[in-house]
Amino acid sequence: MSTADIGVVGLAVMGSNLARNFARHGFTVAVYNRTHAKTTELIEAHGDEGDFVPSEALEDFVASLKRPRKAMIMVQAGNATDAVIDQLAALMEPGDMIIDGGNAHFENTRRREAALREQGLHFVGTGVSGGEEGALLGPAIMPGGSAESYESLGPILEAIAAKAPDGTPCCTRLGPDGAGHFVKMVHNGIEYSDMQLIGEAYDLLRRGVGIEPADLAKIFSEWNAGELDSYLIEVTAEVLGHTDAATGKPLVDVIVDQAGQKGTGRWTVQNALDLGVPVTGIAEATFARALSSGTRQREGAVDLLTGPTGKVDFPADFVEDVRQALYASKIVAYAQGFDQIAAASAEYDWGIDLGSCSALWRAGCIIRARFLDRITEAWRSDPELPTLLAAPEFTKIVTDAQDAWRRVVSTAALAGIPTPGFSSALAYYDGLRSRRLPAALIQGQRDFFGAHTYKRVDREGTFHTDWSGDRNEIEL
Ligand SMILES: NC(=O)C1=CN([C@@H]2O[C@H](COP(=O)(O)OP(=O)(O)OC[C@H]3O[C@@H](n4cnc5c(N)ncnc54)[C@H](OP(=O)(O)O)[C@@H]3O)[C@@H](O)[C@H]2O)C=CC1
Ligand SMILES: O=C(CO)[C@H](O)[C@H](O)COP(=O)(O)O
Repeated sequence: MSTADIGVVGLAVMGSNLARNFARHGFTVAVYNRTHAKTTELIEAHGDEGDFVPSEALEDFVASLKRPRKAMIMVQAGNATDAVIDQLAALMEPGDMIIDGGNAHFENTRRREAALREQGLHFVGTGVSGGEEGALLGPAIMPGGSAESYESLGPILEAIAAKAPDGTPCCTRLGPDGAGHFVKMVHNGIEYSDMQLIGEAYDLLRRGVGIEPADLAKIFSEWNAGELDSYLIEVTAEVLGHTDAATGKPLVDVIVDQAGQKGTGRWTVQNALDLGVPVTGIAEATFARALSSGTRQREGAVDLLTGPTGKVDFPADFVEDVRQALYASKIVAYAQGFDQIAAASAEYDWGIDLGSCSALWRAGCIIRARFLDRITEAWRSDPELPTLLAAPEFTKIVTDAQDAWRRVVSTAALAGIPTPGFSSALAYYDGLRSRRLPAALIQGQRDFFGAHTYKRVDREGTFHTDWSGDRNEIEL
């Protein structure tokens, strides 16, 4: 009998916890995993949490779903996702929907949505953030797909989503086809940037000032009680305060310093290059992970490239300087991420509302932070802001922070401690506020070697100087 309100395919950490979350909210949940043992484990361990309908065969799983059928897949991105979609689509009927909650590339989501639409099926590409715990207790959910699919799917997703401080579910339909996965991708890009900035703050205070991890844990906890209040600062305090049981050392000292990445940060930067949006914080964070893992280059250079090793006279109250630099740089990272979402929304005609986007990041997701309330207000009071930094409140924060920010970046350079995140954020700020940029010279160079032409500041038109001839200017 078809009794299930929704089904979950893929019962690893994310899928099993999402299935439990649906069940705990009173939905009857069909569950299926390629390796059946995982389905059995879920039911044995948590079957009493709600109404589950386990199936060993995908045909039975599909048959157990109420029409229109809703099957959420939580499997590895890429080929595995395509394989599961093909299997499900072959068993479904027009009007049914497949929801991909994995970290898919938005271009794949666009392709899959178009193909399934031809078959009369709805395909909803959905970002899900919050990790293992969020999936169980309330993730932030970023669905794309048709408005029609959201009519019946939306209430189910909103029921299991995290709730913002004002009670609003952290789940909003963001736009058609790839809009949801795009927003999740940029969310992860901001996550990379935020983590890099926190890492730089740690490095300056540990290697530079010499504060031990246990004391740094207290500093990050104090920061978490103020305007920097966020999940990633909270997690940082937890990690820094943790002692390795085997050695008695701070855990951070026994973890290999090579950062991994599964690809969403790289996707964000690749797309930003295509759209021509400067997401310098995300790019620097992604490259910093790559540098950390570039063992051949690091090993080959570490004893050859000399310079300061972190010890200089640090300014008085440097901890507060670092806090302010972190806050200002973090605001720049979010501003750049929103620019990228706005550019993609225009490019793909998605109509993404930046206020809704920031509102749904307020709880459940990895980049949740207290200041997202103010970002949401900023976009809602003026959706046409040219940049988040132009919102009066954020203009004030970054301009007020700049003395501390400049002390941090210059001190870091003198101390030989790399701060690509802080430095690039400050350079972006200075770039935006410069009335004249050296781009004028670049245009002159381009015209010199490639007759690429330039515009003039004093009159309309397109111009070329005859560099190889009489050097007279020609209007084209
Ligand atoms: N882990 C996290 O914190 C987060 C993960 N995500 C995304 O959610 C998705 C699920 O993540 P996670 O729970 O970590 O699981 P994994 O990414 O580790 O994927 C494992 C699941 O995929 C299934 N699978 C793999 N290949 C196939 C295939 N060819 N056919 C059918 N099933 C297949 C596995 O089945 P089997 O047991 O048979 O091998 C298993 O259920 C991923 O896209 C991930 O990027 C999103 C947010 C956070
Ligand atoms: O999606 C997530 C959170 O929102 C994951 O935590 C993300 O996949 C982690 O990315 P990476 O492994 O590249 O650091």
